[in-house]
Amino acid sequence: MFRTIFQRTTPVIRSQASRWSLKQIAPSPRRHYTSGKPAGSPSIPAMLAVASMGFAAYYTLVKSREGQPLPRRQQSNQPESSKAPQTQVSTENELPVPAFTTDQVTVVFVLGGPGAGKGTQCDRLKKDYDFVHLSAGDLLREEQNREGSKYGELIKHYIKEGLIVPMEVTIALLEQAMRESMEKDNKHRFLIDGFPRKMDQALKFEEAVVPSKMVLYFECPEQVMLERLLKRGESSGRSDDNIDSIKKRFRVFKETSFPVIEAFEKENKVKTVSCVKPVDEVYQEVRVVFDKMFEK
Ligand SMILES: Nc1ncnc2c1ncn2[C@@H]1O[C@H](COP(=O)(O)OP(=O)(O)OP(=O)(O)O)[C@@H](O)[C@H]1O
Ligand SMILES: O=c1ccn([C@@H]2O[C@H](COP(=O)(O)O)[C@@H](O)[C@H]2O)c(=O)[nH]1
Repeated sequence: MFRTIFQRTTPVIRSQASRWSLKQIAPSPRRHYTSGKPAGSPSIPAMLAVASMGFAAYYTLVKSREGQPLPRRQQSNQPESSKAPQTQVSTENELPVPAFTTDQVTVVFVLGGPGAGKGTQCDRLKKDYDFVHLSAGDLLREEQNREGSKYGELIKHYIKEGLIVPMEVTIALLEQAMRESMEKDNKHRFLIDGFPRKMDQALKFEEAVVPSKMVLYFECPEQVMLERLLKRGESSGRSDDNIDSIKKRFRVFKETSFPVIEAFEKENKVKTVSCVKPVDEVYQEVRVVFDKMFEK
């Protein structure tokens, strides 16, 4: 796991999560950042506000799990469909335990630069291989637009500036969406699209939610992605499909997100597929990877 590569962060004593929602998160402080700041340079008060909101979010998550049974860490050969939630006895001195085991759920991280075609390929994969497609960006946009969200303004700013939203918010949304799919639809396989984008997110997700099984990386030259995004921007209505935001997103991908893929590569978890060819041809290559790894 990432622990071999990254320094462990402060351990969190965990127990099996109950359903929870961002609505439960304590009220956030006033918006402190200013739209006049140069891109990528939030003010110190803004950063403090974000840090405290992140802490509040994560604290709520941890509190919501207190007193509930922990999942097991052990693996089994049971098929995913027959995996019932498990209980485990734990002591306070144990290492943090993820919310789910790799027996209970299968997670594939789908990574690649902005506009590479991750969402397009996930749409196909989910039908053919019975995965749930969770786009971190879509979940954030949904939360941004949710009436009463304490995070709406913050998310809006980060997305427009191509910056990475504090991980506590994104991880909470992902875990909540996974839990809903498991409980409502009995789904256990997840394509997590566009996440993790930062080392700390990768470490925290694997430690707190579940270790990933595989990383599907879509390789694509910047020029191709630029053309795709500008074209998509003609109709997407996305605040970040414009040349200024795209440049910022490319920079963040290169400097912050690509190292995550390199780190997963050291664990031999990455399958790379070029996304340059037409959609159908790219998908044929993706299928080769999935046919080897997963039953349909
Ligand atoms: N192989 C392809 N050839 C040509 N166009 C493509 C291909 N794959 C995707 N596209 C188009 O490129 C645009 C970006 O694709 P998509 O939204 O799937 O990318 P993404 O990686 O999910 O982007 P983002 O990270 O911004 O969410 C879309 O308009 C899509 O229709
Ligand atoms: O884990 C994540 C994923 C996304 N974001 C923010 O959302 C936008 C758009 O993401 P797409 O994957 O292109 O839909 C991204 O630029 C980030 O600002 C995030 O913060 N964390």
